[in-house]
Amino acid sequence: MIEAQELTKRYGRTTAVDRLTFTIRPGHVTGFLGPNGSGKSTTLRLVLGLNAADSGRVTVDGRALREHRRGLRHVGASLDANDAHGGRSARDHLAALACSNGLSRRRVGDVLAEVGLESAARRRIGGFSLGMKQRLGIAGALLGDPPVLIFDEPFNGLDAAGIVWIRGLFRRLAAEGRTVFVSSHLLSEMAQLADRLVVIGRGALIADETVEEFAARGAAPSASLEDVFMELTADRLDHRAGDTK
Ligand SMILES: Nc1ncnc2c1ncn2[C@@H]1O[C@H](COP(=O)(O)OP(=O)(O)OP(=O)(O)O)[C@@H](O)[C@H]1O
Repeated sequence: MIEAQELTKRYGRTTAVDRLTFTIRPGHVTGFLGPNGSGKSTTLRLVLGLNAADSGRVTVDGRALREHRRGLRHVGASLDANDAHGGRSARDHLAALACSNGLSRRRVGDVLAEVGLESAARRRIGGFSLGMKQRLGIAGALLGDPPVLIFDEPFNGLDAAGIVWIRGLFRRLAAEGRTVFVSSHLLSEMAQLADRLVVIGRGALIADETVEEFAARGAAPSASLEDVFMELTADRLDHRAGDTK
């Protein structure tokens, strides 16, 4: 379970995350939606302890992440498909990750098979397509077999078969009782994948509810998830995207 309470992060005069309170439950896939620049990536970095909050608190299973000793055994994440060293092979990258986190190297073969990269295991990551890098990022997140999983825009670069695969994988991970928190701007994907949604605009909470509850907010009975999203975020479309990251 991930719980954020009044979480706030500022960059200069920009409030990237604004008193954000939400709960991400185990056994569900929770989609994290918001317009460009609304603070999704910043929030995920706060959850993972990669950035410090200015105020508020976020806990994973009751503790701040830095207080967890089990590291990748407790929380696995893939935030940026391009952050693996391009000169390494997929196998070496995962072996290094396993080694630096005190995990068995035997897991490397398991997760490569899980994400369908066995045949590319010895190839340099620099030559991978974006979809292959996404699969590698997911493999890294699964390495410690953790109960909590966090993915930032994992659908980017995946082809149709990859999207079907990832949907099945995330659903299975949730069915195993894990907490699965997935940011995306692909609303149609979320409609098919997620049980619950956390929606933000300009860093502030708009919704934390089931997909059905969110869909029912539409002004017209036949409103699609996209229609509801546009209605609710219309006055929170962010024009901060040009700010320096
Ligand atoms: N390191 C940083 N320094 C300064 N401003 C930042 C930094 N990181 C993020 N921001 C700003 O904080 C706001 C939220 O950015 P963030 O990347 O979290 O949004 P996002 O919802 O993930 O966006 P997108 O969907 O476009 O990836 C933006 O205005 C962004 O410019």
